[in-house]
Amino acid sequence: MGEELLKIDDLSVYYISRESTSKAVNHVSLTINKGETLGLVGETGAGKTTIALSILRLLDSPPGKLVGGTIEYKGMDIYRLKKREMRQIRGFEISMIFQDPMTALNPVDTVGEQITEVIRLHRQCSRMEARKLAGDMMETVGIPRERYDEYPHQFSGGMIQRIVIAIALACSPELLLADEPTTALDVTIQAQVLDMMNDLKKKFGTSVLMITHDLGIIAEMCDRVAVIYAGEVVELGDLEAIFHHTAHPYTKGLFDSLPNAAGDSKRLQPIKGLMPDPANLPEGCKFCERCPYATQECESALPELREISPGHLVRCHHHSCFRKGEADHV
Ligand SMILES: Nc1ncnc2c1ncn2[C@@H]1O[C@H](COP(=O)(O)OP(=O)(O)OP(=O)(O)O)[C@@H](O)[C@H]1O
Ligand code: NI
Repeated sequence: MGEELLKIDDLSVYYISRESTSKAVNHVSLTINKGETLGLVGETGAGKTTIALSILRLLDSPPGKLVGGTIEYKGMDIYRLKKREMRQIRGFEISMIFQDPMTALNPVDTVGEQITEVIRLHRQCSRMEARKLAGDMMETVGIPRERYDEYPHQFSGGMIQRIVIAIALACSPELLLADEPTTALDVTIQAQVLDMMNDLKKKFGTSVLMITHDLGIIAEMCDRVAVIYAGEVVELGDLEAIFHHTAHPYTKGLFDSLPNAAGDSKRLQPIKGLMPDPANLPEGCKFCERCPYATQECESALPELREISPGHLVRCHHHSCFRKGEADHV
């Protein structure tokens, strides 16, 4: 186990309006170690982005509200920091990449100038040096430095996302929150961007929180994975545990809904039903209604998140039921 960089403990976040209370994140505990990539996987509305925004204190508030738990970065309680200290952390220690790269850049400034500005904010160096570094960085991500004076709209989405990722990593943050960074890109570009992220991550030793609904991306990028369902962690473990010793029916459902390597699409079984409305969560197991293994107990009692082998945690009354047939999705 490496050194702990971020520690989320018992985090609960609600979106509160006059009409309803949406329980977006419920009692989530997670840690990210130095140099580690933790994946957050789950379907739309599971609470992944809310967790990332909470880390940066960027929740839309109101209606968003942290109603319980703590987030510690390097042992400091993020929610007890002064505004000024928080700005320092946001700019220099933790950065975030959003799904739509275009929103990260200013449309009326050249791409080169924007990279230069960021470099100058983070390093003591002259304008000339910063310009040169910006050109170097563009080349690192496969964009000729001759394009320094072009504007964002002159680049493709894939190029822009590469630039945004390069900027984010070149500030050498300790922690990068990557929220579906390649979803907006087509498949081949996606692979290029992920490769680049892996290279840069290794080079700078950056820890990453990788948010995605794509288990393929998880397999390629992550050391450990947290599977999120209706705002709860339902399974947590390293890649080996999650992929080869799958213990939660929802995780299994995610695998079954993927085309397998052999392209045998007959096995494709999307999980039936919908995630419960976070404004109206069931009392017991949140996955109960969609779960083929559910019993009376699941309806009435919320299972605890239990460690079933070192570092492998699962929230299910019946986790042992289908582990006999494990790894059949590989
Ligand atoms: N600003 C907001 N106001 C009210 N409800 C919100 C707000 N932002 C998110 N929610 C609700 O909180 C829940 C969790 O949303 P969140 O965006 O964190 O999920 P997600 O896992 O990131 O989903 P996606 O994969 O679609 O990005 C959802 O029910 C969503 O509708
Ligand atoms: Ni999201």
